[in-house]
Amino acid sequence: MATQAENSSFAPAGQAESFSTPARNHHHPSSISKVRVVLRIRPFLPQEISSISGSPTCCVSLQESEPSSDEVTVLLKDQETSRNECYKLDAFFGQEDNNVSEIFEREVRPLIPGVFEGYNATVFAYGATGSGKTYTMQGSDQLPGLMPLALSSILSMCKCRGSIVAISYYEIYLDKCYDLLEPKEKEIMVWNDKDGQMHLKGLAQIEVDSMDKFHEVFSSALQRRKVAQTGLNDVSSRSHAVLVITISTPSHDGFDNAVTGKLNLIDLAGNEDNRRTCNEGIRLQESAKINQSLFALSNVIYALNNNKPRIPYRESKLTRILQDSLGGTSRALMVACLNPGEYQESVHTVSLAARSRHVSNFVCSAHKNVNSHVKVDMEAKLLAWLESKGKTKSSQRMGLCQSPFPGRTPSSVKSTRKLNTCSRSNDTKAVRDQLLDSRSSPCIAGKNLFHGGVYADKCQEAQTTAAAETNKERYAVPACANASEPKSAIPDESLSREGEARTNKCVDVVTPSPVNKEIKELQSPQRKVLSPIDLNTGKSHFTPLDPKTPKLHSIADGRENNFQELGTPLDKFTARSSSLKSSLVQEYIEFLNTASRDELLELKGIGQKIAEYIIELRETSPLKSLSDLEKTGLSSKQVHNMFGRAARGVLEKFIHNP
Ligand SMILES: Nc1ncnc2c1ncn2[C@@H]1O[C@H](COP(=O)(O)OP(=O)(O)OP(=O)(O)O)[C@@H](O)[C@H]1O
Repeated sequence: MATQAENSSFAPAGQAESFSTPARNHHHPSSISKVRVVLRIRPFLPQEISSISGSPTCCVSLQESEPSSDEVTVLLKDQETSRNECYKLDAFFGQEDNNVSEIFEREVRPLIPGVFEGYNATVFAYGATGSGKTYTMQGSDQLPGLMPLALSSILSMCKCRGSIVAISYYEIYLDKCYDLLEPKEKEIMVWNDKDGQMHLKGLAQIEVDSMDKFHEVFSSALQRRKVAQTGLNDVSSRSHAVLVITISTPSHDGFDNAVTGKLNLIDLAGNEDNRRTCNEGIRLQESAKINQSLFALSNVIYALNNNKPRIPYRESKLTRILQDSLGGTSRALMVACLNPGEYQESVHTVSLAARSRHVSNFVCSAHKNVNSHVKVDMEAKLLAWLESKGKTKSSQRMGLCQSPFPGRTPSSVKSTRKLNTCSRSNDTKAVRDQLLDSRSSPCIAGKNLFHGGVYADKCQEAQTTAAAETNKERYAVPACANASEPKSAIPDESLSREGEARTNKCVDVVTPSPVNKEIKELQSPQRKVLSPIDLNTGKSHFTPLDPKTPKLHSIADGRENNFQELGTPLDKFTARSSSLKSSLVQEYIEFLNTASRDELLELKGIGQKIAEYIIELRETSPLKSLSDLEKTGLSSKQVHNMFGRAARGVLEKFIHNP
């Protein structure tokens, strides 16, 4: 067994010390550094079929596109809520039995000749836990995955070219690199030389000349990879595993001047929604690192595909190591893997994949322009809501909102946008007028969230509707949850986007004095029981599924519609507090979407790095919910903590400046 530093037979003179291939001066036949992003849907597993009555429906489908188009449009549809989203990607591989070999033929095989010519290439399987990444890369005994298929193809090409092939196999666990072929106690150090080439000090390389040899070496290395049972996958990978196939092809004077190229085949660890796992302790740490490094990878691909002057390779160990194999003259392919039964998870994977490819997602539903951006979707929802509900009051509220967050007030941005929205139709002219009126009307401005009569009622009505729509998903107890535990959970904001959009406009009015009163109450000893937000953790204690949750009546019912009917003062307070939380969440998101870098930094809980992440993220896809922040690699808990800190800062301000 040779190591990278010692072995020169695979890395000829001039490249002997370099595991990587030096950048070439000449141009690759197609020297565009774009990363292709393709989608692979795994079939339903037998247990998934038997656990569902009737045959399960796949949440992803391919939309018809122009025959000449070099991209595909996929539709993700949630069967239960009929929410849907469309994304554009480079190719789609459906649930067919052996879509892996098709991916190999169409996407991976074409990369191989370039590696023989000295260009690097990288293929990675990306997706949520249990979506079939390992299956795609390794395959099964009957159906080989991309790793054995690639090696087999390379070995057969070696025969006529006289090339030598060596493999290395390492994992990146908790942002540290470990050799899987020749385990060492210490991590493998990464360094780059003066020419910018990456080196993995001491990483083993083993020459392979047959598939038998490969299986022998590889199968024992596989056993060493860190896996764990997570509640979502029995054998869940906790690290990114990288198989490097290095090809050295002799030149006319033999191996002294051999041409070396390498193919990285990467089985990424799965991104995880920690609300669905039993993760805690080390599992939670792993998960946070995994999510962070996946976001860093997505940032690198995004920057490459958009010809950004700075490629953020240094944001994670993985991207740092891959620096010589992503971008420049290298070619890369991302295979985004999906579990056909998981809508929310699929949206997360595909949106990040599409973001990497830099194709903004767009919403296609009957009443919207297919090419419109998500923002338009939000406006359309607001407009529809305005039209269907009492225009006057709710629109007055919209015009009055005041952001509790510092710096430029996002609400002012929002108000302008909403005015434009309203002015689109004659039907909504009245709304616009009232909006304008309301701005100069102090008595209307005096109505507030908690004592606002019809306004508060509207708000509650919208919230009740939204909660009813999303309850099912939001409060689903994870498979691993203890049945005896109370069914309170952190509300999944992403699942309540529509609810937030509707709710948002009627919870904006926050006038200082009555709110102060409520805030003081929030800080009372009962707070832990009552408040929908735990001010320390940002987590919600609000439990709408609880039969004791106050029932709210709509104004349309003609019944008295305020908090008087809600039962005990405790019930009333709980219901009112939930409005405050919605309001703060919405304002927070608006703020994150519109604030400058410096303004972001003013907010408690946001540092330089997170501010940069947020700015990069919102460039392609404005944040719609708190859970969108998880795309930056933050865990759900970190996001809620971050929001909690900002909210606490705002509340403290109210308290100290009544
Ligand atoms: N094409 C397929 N045909 C049959 N079974 C499949 C297929 N793809 C995936 N599976 C099965 O789905 C399950 C999950 O797949 P796999 O372990 O590859 O997911 P993963 O994305 O690597 O998960 P993790 O990130 O947790 O490691 C496994 O039992 C695997 O055998």
